[in-house]
Amino acid sequence: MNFIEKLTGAARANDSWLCVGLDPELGRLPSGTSTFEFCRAVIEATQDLACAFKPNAAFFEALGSDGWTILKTVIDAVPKHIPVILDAKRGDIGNTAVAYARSAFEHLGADAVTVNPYMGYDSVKPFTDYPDRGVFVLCRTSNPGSADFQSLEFDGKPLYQIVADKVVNWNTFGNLGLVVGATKPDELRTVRVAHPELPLLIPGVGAQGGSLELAVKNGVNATGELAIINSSRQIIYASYGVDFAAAARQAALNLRDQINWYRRK
Ligand SMILES: O=C(O)c1cc(=O)[nH]c(=O)n1[C@@H]1O[C@H](COP(=O)(O)O)[C@@H](O)[C@H]1O
Repeated sequence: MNFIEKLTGAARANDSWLCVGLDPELGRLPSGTSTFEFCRAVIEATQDLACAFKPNAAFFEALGSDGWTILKTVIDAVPKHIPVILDAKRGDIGNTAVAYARSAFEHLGADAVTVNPYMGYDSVKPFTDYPDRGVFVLCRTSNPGSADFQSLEFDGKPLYQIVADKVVNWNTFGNLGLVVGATKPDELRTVRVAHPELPLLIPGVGAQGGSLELAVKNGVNATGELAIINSSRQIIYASYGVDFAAAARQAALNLRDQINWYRRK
């Protein structure tokens, strides 16, 4: 089973296009709860409500020498039928990219990874060479500074659209997707219209203020699918108390149902 089949299978089984982001910040965890316990509890509480989990490597690397081991145990705690998108935003010269891909897919066992296209095709290809894994290329990111480069125009076309077009050319195994922030709903619509077949990873709702309604309506394909709506802090920090897992479940349930409401409207 390849990544798209696994993603679609989980989304249909859970009737959900919600991706639960795992961004554990030490200072925000309930006292006495370890990073692994925190993530495992969130995974257990939301696994029937998510189409994917997205651990962001930064928060595990920041733990120091144990961080990578903890990241692997968190990935292992995700039920096997739900895909894990490792958010690592990789991008480097060929042999380094080969090592990054091996780390993400063979060591950590992630089903997909986020990559930065700035260094071009040879920096992305080592990831796409794993035909059963997914690769999400940054296209139009959610942060305020994304306009610095991504909206610069070349022959009348903004860079983010050129990236999206390139990704189609690079998509030999059909395992590529794009990252487009929910804070950029117009660009999201443009990308979806131009590329109806690609999965889109859409972060930026909740803490970053992107409109959920526009993220869903502008992000879904013709069948109301392939828009992976990520939310991290809104779910995992719904409560700072001992009830954090139950609160995360409630937040995920609300989001999942709202996403479905807009998908079907
Ligand atoms: O690649 C990403 O996932 C990503 C791309 C982007 O444009 N914006 C963005 O916020 N992200 C990630 O998505 C998550 C968003 O977290 P929340 O804002 O807490 O929902 C973080 O892990 C970000 O690193």
